[in-house]
Amino acid sequence: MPVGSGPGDHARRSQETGPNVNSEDRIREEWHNRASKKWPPQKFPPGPKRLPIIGNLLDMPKKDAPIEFTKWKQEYGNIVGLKVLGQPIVILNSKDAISNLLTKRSAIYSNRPRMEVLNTWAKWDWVLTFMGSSEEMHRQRRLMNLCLNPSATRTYYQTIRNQTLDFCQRLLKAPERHGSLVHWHAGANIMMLTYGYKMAETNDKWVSMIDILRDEGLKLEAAGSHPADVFPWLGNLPAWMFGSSFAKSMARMASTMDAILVEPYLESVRRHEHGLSGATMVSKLLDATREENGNIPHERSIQAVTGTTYLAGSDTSAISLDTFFLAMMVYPDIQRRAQQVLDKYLGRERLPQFSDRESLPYIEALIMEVLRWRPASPLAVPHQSTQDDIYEGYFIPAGTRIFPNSWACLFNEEDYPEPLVFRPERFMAGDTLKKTCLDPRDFVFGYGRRKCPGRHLADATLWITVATLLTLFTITKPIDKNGKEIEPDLEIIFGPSAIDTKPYRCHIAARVAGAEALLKGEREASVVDFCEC
Ligand code: HEM
Repeated sequence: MPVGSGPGDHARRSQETGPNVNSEDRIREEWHNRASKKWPPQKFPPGPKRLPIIGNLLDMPKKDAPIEFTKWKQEYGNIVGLKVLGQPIVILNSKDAISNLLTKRSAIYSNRPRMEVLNTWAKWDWVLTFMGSSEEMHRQRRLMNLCLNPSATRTYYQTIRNQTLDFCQRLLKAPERHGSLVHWHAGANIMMLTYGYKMAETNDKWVSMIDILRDEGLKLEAAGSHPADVFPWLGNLPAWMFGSSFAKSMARMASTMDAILVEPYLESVRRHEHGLSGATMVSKLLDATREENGNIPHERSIQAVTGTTYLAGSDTSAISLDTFFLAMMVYPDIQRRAQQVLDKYLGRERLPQFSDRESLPYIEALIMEVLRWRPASPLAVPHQSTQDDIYEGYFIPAGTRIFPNSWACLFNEEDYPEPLVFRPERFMAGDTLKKTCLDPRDFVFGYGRRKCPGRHLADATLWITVATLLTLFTITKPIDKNGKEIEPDLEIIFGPSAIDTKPYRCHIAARVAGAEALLKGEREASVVDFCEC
């Protein structure tokens, strides 16, 4: 493509000649520019034509938003601007735009849109994910970093591996339950690391509470779509003004959220005080923050940080594991290559340890491809700007809602040729990892000051789980009663913040002789560092 004729240039020209911006908006912007002495006039980024009052309300995709936003890239460029009922929205469709704004200018792009309904009435205002840029947000990020930074994560390795061995033992006994076991493993691992709590596979008391939140949340449809999320002043009204069932639902969410933050924390503190817990996140935070007189300052923040890990980390981790199972069924040659690499290194005599990681570059490439091929949160979580800004000649007003389109980056042909194909080899140069590959982990875990604090833990869990599963099992498509393979449905369901997978079945068979004894032996040899109660 000749220099100067890329899609962004087309979009800029369109903006200059005006086909995409209606004249009323243009006059209003010009008036705003003159009134605020911004001259020469600053242009809002180009985007679909706006209607009076509602603006782009009807243009917002009802489904498959990341894919629709990526299509807009062809028409409007890497920075797409919309206004919905006066709320400015900017979609960032390239790695440079995302990095230049959300990372390099993170001081002004790290706020979150306020979710009036969740924050005000459902009392989710302690949950970091939805918290605006504030002292409390910085405190919680610091606490998260204290117990989830790379070296803190290494102290959990033993426990993560034990959890993975337990998962594989259950899978070996009941492969048909693999769907629910994947979710159990993702959640149980986090609950064990956070609180030292052993989560039950069914009817677990804490998971039932989280299910209440989820069910009540689903009744709200998409978070952010309630009138109070559009007109925040409505948040000053009592919840019953929106109907008694809404008020009851809000009260139920608020009390459940409070119990989720407080009760498992108190149980964990009791275990810690009796010397019954090992290196949990709770114990790390208590030990690191306790003052000489025994006081724990900001205890509520510690409760909130630990109470958020399951909410933020279990579904996203389960999605990545589901992606692994789907990919292995659909790409058997890749599964075979990974198994050969593992067999050559481990000799089929033992199971992987974290210390093997650096010696297994193909498994590393496979992990990167799992995260790229079906990114769990393809639009991350929306950021919001706190100051007027100008980028590439475009004016981005304070309060703009920013959607980083990770999907557009991870499915960009130039960086990842044939992006729809699952191909770990794209990260390999012969038998080693490419030195200069664009690591999908730089996208899938979000950006700047709001980047996922659980990313090292998520990455470590995914690695040991995938390496152990491939060593022990072969995953294939199930066979129907006529002897034909059942193809999995690869359709992605795009939710408001994360993707979902269509229900699928797979056939899981042990591939090493004495898998049960091997698992049992390695599990028994591993130090049990928690009171498993
Ligand atoms: C494969 C698994 C995971 C993926 C793909 C993932 C992805 C993400 C993404 C995209 C964000 C939004 C970042 C942004 O706004 O720019 C995020 C935020 C967050 N994640 Fe994760 N995550 C995963 C696992 C975890 C785990 C295991 C934990 C905790 C132990 C966790 C805790 C959080 C928290 C607390 C936030 C909110 C951060 C904030 O708003 O400042 N995540 N994650």
